[in-house]
Amino acid sequence: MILTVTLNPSVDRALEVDVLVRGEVLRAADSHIDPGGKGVNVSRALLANGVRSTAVVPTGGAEGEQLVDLLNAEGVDLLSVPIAGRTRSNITVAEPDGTVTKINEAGPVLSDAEFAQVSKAVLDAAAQADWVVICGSLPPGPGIDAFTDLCSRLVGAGYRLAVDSSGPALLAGVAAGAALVKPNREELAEAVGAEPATLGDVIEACRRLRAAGAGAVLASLGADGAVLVDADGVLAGASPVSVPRSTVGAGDAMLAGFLAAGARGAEALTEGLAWGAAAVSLPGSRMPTPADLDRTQVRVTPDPDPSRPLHS
Ligand SMILES: Nc1ncnc2c1ncn2[C@@H]1O[C@H](COP(=O)(O)OP(=O)(O)O)[C@@H](O)[C@H]1O
Ligand SMILES: O=P(O)(O)OC[C@H]1O[C@](O)(COP(=O)(O)O)[C@@H](O)[C@@H]1O
Repeated sequence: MILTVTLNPSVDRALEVDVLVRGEVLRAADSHIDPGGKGVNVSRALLANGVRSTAVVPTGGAEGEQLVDLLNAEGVDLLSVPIAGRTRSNITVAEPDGTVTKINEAGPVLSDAEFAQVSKAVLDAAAQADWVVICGSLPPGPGIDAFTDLCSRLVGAGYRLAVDSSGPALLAGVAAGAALVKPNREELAEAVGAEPATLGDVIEACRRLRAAGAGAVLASLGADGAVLVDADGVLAGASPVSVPRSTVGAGDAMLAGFLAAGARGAEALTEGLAWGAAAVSLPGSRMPTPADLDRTQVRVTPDPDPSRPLHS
């Protein structure tokens, strides 16, 4: 079982428009409502592919009830911790050329007592989990010290921890010794203070995160694919998508595929890239099912050319 933790989940509303024009009344050609938040998406993707998972989510207010209803309707196994605040709604505007504009709310404040309840739910359930996967932004309220403490307790208890977050939360996961971190290109750049221009820059940045404590670094690079740096060495790969529809949740699907396939080596990276590419071809933050996956398009190579420039 893979335990996902989304400290700041959401109800995601995606609107498809021909062109996004500021200051105009736009008519949406299509719209979708999906349960949202990065760990929630990892659980949805795992479920859609027959991998057991439980999602821990703090929920509150009408949107919190809606989120629980949406997740129950999909059949996601939930550990919902009630909070006083209102679960956020995040908006995505998708254009036909694949351009995605997102507006994410800050989310409800999580009090110290509520964060302690979420932490307890995570630590209690972790004993049954192959991985504990903490994903997404931190809500207002718990400081970075509380988050660091949760990561350290999980690692200290011997659980395999994966962290997919940004800024201080990503660095906290690294410093706590997470077995895996999954930054995207921007998160990696922020973590090392340098914008990568080539595959070699990405590999170097991943090595720095490993030196700072992370066991493995899976850097997702949008259309440029992904790089895996772990104790076994370096792998890079990509999977072309002819008609990108929505990149929302692509990183979450990628991480889910990688974990589902054992989180190690070319096979896991191939699976992650296949799930990520499939998510990009689907509307909103819809997660791929086995029928959506095409592993034949994925190319993974060991020791890639470090001078290769990044495009996306
Ligand atoms: N335009 C694209 N074309 C092909 N694959 C993509 C594209 N955008 C994303 N992906 C796939 O989804 C994965 C995650 O995307 P990325 O944007 O890096 O992550 P995040 O969603 O976390 O920001 C990538 O590693 C890649 O496999
Ligand atoms: O916690 P954050 O960083 O605000 O992100 C939350 C958003 O991320 C998502 O999980 C999508 O993730 P990505 O598009 O970054 O892969 C949405 O479902 C959600 O609205």
